[in-house]
Amino acid sequence: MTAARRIHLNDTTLRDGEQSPGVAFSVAEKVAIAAALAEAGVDEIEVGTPAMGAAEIEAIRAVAGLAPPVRLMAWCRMTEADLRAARSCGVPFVNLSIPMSDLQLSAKLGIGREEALARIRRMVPMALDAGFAVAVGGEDASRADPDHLKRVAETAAMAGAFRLRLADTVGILDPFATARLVGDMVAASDLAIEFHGHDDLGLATANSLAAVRAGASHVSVTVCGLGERAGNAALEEVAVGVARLGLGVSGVALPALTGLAERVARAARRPIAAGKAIVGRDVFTHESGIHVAALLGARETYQGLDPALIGRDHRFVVGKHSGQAALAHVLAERGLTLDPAVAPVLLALVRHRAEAVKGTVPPDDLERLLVEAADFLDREPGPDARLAH
Ligand SMILES: CC(=O)SCCNC(=O)CCNC(=O)[C@H](O)C(C)(C)COP(=O)(O)OP(=O)(O)OC[C@H]1O[C@@H](n2cnc3c(N)ncnc32)[C@H](O)[C@@H]1OP(=O)(O)O
Ligand SMILES: O=C(O)CCC(=O)C(=O)O
Repeated sequence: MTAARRIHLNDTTLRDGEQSPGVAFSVAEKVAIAAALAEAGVDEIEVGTPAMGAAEIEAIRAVAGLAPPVRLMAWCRMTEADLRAARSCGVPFVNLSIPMSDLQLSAKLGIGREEALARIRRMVPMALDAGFAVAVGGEDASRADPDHLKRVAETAAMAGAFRLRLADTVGILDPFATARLVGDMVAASDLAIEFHGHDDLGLATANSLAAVRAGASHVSVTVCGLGERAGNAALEEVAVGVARLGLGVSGVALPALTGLAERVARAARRPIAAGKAIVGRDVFTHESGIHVAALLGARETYQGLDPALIGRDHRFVVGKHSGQAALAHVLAERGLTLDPAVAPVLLALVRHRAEAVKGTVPPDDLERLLVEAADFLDREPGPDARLAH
């Protein structure tokens, strides 16, 4: 039997995640998030950007002081000044970033491809001499010439880097294009390849999983997909996707994901949407009558992802779309029996109530409506067809 493929997640909640507009973690929050990430089993944490100055360096040092059992990495531009700043952070890994596209090389740095390669040749050994393990961050790789990317990989490997990150910085890839890009680079280079996706088209997770299928050994993620603009690939989606799709083993304890998401959401002041995949409040909650009736008999009928995998369970609520089976189930849980003659009247009352409150009908209210429905039938035996339908 062959061992499952190991997929390494680089969590950049504390770096790219914090680049979300208005998000600013305190040192205590950074330390607590890092501890929770380590506890959950991510392999790497990109802790911050030393070039931001003393306070950021202190925060990175505080995280390093935890000595969590994960690789801690600082994000740097590929410059001597950034590298100097990283030296006082106490982390063993640096990601030295340099644009890959001609557009960014020329518009941001005023240099061409040859100078970019020369910087890699100069800076990677300098960082190695400073005692770091070095990854090269290929910013805007998705808009770069593939031939240049291959020269970058070759140059980075020769210079002693252990990995090349391919960043879809502006979030323009789809899964097919991602698989081509990553597959070509994996075939062309012995360097480990990391994919770093952005969610501008809502495709960051899909692209990251396509990258894994195409051979990427590492994926950048953030909790809840926090990050620049529309964000990054969400840790919880990629970790569960890797497991559910049988792509490999990420090492992440899936039941830890909900608590982690809640912690980061609080610190970021960004509430989790009820329908957010994996960690949203309602993603295992069912209201529709047809679904609930089937689920009560056999969970597989409407279950693509077993909630037990992430330490959750199905929840049934009563609302506008409920059917009689759901009502009977909720009432039975309270020791009440739903008389088949009363059921259509109760259903009509439930729909009316759900529309009026624009929400669900809690069990206490359902019990009250049951009494109303029974009273109605007592007053008018033979249910009113208009009410019942
Ligand atoms: C796609 C990404 O997520 S990249 C990461 C983005 N992260 C951040 O920006 C982190 C937060 N940033 C900051 O705190 C600040 O921008 C700092 C401290 C990094 C730099 O601040 P400043 O010195 O005031 O520069 P400023 O932000 O105005 O401009 C960015 C500079 O970085 C340069 N730069 C950008 N990428 C690179 C690179 N890979 N290598 C070298 N220089 C780079 C730009 O050319 C620009 O240089 P200039 O000041 O000579 O014009
Ligand atoms: O160069 C890198 O390390 C990637 C930076 C980044 O966050 C991005 O390009 O989206």
